[in-house]
Amino acid sequence: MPDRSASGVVVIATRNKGKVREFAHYFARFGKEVRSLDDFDDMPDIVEDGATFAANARIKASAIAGRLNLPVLADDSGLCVDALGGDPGVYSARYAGEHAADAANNAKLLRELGAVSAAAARAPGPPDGPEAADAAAPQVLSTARFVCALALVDPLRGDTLEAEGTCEGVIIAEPRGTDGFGYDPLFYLPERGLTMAELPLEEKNAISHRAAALRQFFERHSGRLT
Ligand SMILES: O=c1nc[nH]c2c1ncn2[C@H]1C[C@H](O)[C@@H](COP(=O)(O)OP(=O)(O)OP(=O)(O)O)O1
Ligand SMILES: [Mg+2]
Repeated sequence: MPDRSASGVVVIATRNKGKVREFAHYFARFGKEVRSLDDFDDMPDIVEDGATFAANARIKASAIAGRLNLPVLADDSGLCVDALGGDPGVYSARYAGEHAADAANNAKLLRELGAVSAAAARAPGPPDGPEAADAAAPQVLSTARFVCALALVDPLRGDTLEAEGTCEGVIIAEPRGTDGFGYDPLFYLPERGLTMAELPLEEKNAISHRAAALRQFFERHSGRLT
């Protein structure tokens, strides 16, 4: 039976341009384009007051699926830092305050972890000794993981499909890299020797929490969304 919800477009209940870029790259391999909340007029502001990533993903997907009467995918994600007891967790986007910029959230994360400013830690010292050491072996502040919960609410079929993925890494004392978004410059992958913000989009999309969640989604719900 043909999938009534099949189309060349995946609607994602997000306003995060970094997520949109990653999903667009990911779904392009299936010949699908993504649309985000910025592509529709009069989309509601969504209150993400769930206690878990999964609950927030369901809240976002069902708010928009109900409005558009179309299948809608949502991603709720964040960073869980072991030295902070799992914080900022579901509060990742508003860690430094409602609508906080990525830079403010990153600065707060380093403050909470008691990071000493790089300049202070380096001086005095030989001009390029510590800098060279920096690139090779960054100062690690904590183990951490990114978590991504996905929910697809499909009003045409009347069901909700879910998946979750994680990506393990460590938080380092100094940001590195300019790709990606959010906490990527502070999230270091020891086995790669790079931060998430130093990885090309293609590689981030192969190893990230979002990629892991998408993989689980397609394992569990084969044929839906593609
Ligand atoms: O791959 C990632 N690389 C770096 N940081 C990330 C990533 N994935 C989530 N994060 C951080 C960004 C934000 O601080 C929070 C997500 O919060 P979250 O509410 O899911 O997204 P959001 O408010 O930016 O957009 P929206 O709710 O419209 O989808 O976790
Ligand atoms: Mg949000």
